[in-house]
Amino acid sequence: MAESLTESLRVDRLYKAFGGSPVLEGLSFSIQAGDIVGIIGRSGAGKTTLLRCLHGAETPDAGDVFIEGQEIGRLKEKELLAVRRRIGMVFQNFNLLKSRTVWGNISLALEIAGISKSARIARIQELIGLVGLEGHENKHPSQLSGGQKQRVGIARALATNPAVLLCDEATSALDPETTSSILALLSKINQELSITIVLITHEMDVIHRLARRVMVLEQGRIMEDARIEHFSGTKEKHALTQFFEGEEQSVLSGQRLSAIQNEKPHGGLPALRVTVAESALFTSLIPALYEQFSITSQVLRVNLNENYSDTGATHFVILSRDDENALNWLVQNVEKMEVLGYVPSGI
Ligand SMILES: Nc1ncnc2c1ncn2[C@@H]1O[C@H](COP(=O)(O)OP(=O)(O)OP(=O)(O)O)[C@@H](O)[C@H]1O
Repeated sequence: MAESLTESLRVDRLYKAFGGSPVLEGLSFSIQAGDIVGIIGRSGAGKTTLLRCLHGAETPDAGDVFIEGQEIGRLKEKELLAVRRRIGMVFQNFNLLKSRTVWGNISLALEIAGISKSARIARIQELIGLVGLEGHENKHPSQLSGGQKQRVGIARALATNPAVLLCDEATSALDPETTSSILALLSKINQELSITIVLITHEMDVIHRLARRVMVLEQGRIMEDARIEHFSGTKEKHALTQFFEGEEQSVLSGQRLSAIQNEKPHGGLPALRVTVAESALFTSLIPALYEQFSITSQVLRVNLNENYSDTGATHFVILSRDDENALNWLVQNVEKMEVLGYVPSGI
């Protein structure tokens, strides 16, 4: 599908804090109509808060959110409701009304929008067909599988013809097979209806399978923002993938950090401290390291520079192979690089 150049949504210096602690630290970005953007980040990075600000469910402390060119903070109640209809939300836990059937849950969004009964019937039938729930119209949520519940959630989100679909961990509660079918449905919706999709997730695999652009959110800041082909280069797992793999990984990271030694054991992997002027820079070098030297880089820790105006960062990284050419290449492309030591392979 040819990409339209119309802007679907834009945020400008979006800032949000809870109890004095900043959660979104002045984010600015724009999303083109028809794009699929994945926002990835660890738990607490601010993903849900960002999505809630985009939907108008959360009021930013500073900064603006524009939906199809309209700044939602300046709209009156009635105008805000109309703009909100242009945004559909899909939730991790589906958020269906237990007391209503599949039909009734989808209908609710249309009832709230004041759509007449005859128009509702036609629209619900259309949506049921689109998400593949024919024959399940009269079932209640308790009679549905997780995947079917999410199909209802998607149909409900699409009911008012939104321009943007915001998906908050839409597949996190689903098994791998069901996840695949929901991702396929979202892809179909994007292609057939030209709907912009913004999905937040902590699963790199979901990003690889659906997103065309990826933003990495870390401590309320965008650490990287790239088209998917420039983000990873291949479908191989690379450091960032591992970085976001959760608890197990952080235990592993801890083990690996404490295993750094001066002497290089046989097959030992180099552990580096890499300082860059811009925090996003190192993660953008990871695909190049892979392409040029077939080396993957595991980022164990990122320390952002304290000074807010300085976006630099220090990364602690383990490379998958000790390669002099790769190390020389890195030295030329970053502010500062030190080999801290080596870790035995296999840890
Ligand atoms: N309503 C609230 N009141 C106070 N603190 C909040 C509120 N909502 C979010 N936070 C805090 O803001 C931070 C970011 O939360 P958010 O839910 O946006 O992160 P997330 O990246 O979506 O995490 P997760 O993947 O765990 O859902 C967290 O420290 C959270 O505790």
